[in-house]
Amino acid sequence: MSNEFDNLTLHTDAYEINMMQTYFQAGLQDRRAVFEVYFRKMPFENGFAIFAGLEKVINYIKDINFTDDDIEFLRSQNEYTEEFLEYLRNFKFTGSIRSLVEGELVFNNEPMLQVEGNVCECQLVETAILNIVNYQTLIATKAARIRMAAGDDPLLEFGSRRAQETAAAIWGTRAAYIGGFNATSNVLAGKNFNIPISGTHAHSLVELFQDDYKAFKAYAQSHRECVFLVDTFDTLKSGVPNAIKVANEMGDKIHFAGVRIDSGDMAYLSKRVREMLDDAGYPDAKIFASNDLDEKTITSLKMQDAKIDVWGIGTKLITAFDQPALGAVYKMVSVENDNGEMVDTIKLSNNAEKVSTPGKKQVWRITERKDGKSEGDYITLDDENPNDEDSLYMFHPQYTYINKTLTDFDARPLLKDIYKDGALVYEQPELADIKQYSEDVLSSLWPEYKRELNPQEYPVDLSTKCWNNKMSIIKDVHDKIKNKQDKGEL
Ligand SMILES: Nc1ncnc2c1ncn2[C@@H]1O[C@H](COP(=O)(O)OP(=O)(O)OP(=O)(O)O)[C@@H](O)[C@H]1O
Ligand SMILES: O=P(O)(O)OC[C@H]1O[C@H](OP(=O)(O)OP(=O)(O)O)[C@H](O)[C@@H]1O
Ligand SMILES: O=C(O)c1cccnc1
Repeated sequence: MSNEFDNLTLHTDAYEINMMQTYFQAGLQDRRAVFEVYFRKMPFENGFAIFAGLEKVINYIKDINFTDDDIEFLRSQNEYTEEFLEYLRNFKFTGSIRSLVEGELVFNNEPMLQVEGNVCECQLVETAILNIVNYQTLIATKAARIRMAAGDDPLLEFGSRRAQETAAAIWGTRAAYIGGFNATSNVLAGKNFNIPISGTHAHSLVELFQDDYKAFKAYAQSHRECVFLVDTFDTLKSGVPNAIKVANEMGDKIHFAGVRIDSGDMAYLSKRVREMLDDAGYPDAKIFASNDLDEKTITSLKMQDAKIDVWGIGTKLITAFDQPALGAVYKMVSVENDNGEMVDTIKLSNNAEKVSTPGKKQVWRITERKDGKSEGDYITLDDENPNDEDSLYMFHPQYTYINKTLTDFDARPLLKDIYKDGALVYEQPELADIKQYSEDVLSSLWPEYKRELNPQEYPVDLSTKCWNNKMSIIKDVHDKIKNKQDKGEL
């Protein structure tokens, strides 16, 4: 894709550039820092989320570059000094990024992406990274929920007309594919990402011919693969009989793949349509359904024994209708001090949920060797390796009396090197492999975490060292404030 907004360097909040200027003026622009991305609440109250967005993040980072136009625009704000603008002119991303791979399972309160570099570059990329990862992870997760409701039925992504603008349609489609969809109606997404494309026809075809028989016949004369939209003048009395009539007349000249129902009571209609197709000798013709569907309506329709084979899903998927934003945040966890040492940092809040976990970390997926199922995620400081331990003590970071000790386990590090010192060191897998990976990791999750309603909370624990580090930093901060208060400085 190429358009005037291709380069996303200025796709950042002004406050990031404002802070960069402050760091620059204070001579701190080369200070090292580590930031981590995580969300606090599971989207859709789901038991898991599916990470997506890395491909676009990689492209974005690669292209970071302030053009002459960009510099001119910033200059026109009368906010930035000439020295700082000159610094931006030569600016490149020189830092390191570690990230989950796309399709990976991710849970609340664990780092999904980590940026290490000088404070300026770390600060600049916050907005775009959150924008990309929040949206794509949300849609991949919504798609996975719909996939679970649909079982093995084909799922078609129909959302482009309702997506929040074009980039969301295209990248949302890719995320939906990772999360379990089989094809898309969006031709550009098909071309860009090699996603199978699929399409039936709209009511306008019937309106043009003013007659469903004539419309279906004309379509059949111009296409081999035929799915007729049968909720026309009357689904059971006109649409389906005319679809069958055309299929009979065309015989082997077409592949009568099925019919699509786009309104009415889909349970009742699909059962009657199934009988009509079977009676006419088309047991293999599929029934497609579309119209504001999502995981809830699919589950309900399945409970009603609806005879729907293929689901077309648009609005509620691509807009993440029931939760339109994922709240991943980007927090500094470590920074270089005046002595050139890295010190862990914390964001404190009166709201316990908002207190960050200090230190550069790694996330490990812990599986029991006997069944290969995930026992939980274990967050360590970067210099720890749970595989060096004979037994692993896992405890709930808030309710520490909830704990278990594992002896026969495997620990898999989830944050992979993507950029190292400005160089891309990660080769993105093919999209089909990402999709397959997502399906595989999901099958290693106990069903208790996968149910749509009130899933069990998946354990995301801190190592003892990481937990102690957090507690001692919280204590230090409190002690410092108390000291100042005692001295009357506050
Ligand atoms: N048997 C059913 N059980 C549960 N939900 C259903 C059933 N049949 C249809 N639905 C869903 O109910 C909602 C309303 O369907 P309806 O056909 O009345 O839609 P509509 O929006 O009024 O129609 P149109 O799109 O033609 O304006 C849709 O989301 C549809 O998918
Ligand atoms: O319902 P969604 O999940 O978003 O799926 C996409 C919808 O787009 C088309 O409808 P169209 O734009 O023609 O509108 P209409 O069906 O509401 O008339 C199609 O017939 C689906 O109903
Ligand atoms: O191909 C279809 O049937 C389709 C595509 C987009 C939106 N609604 C339906």
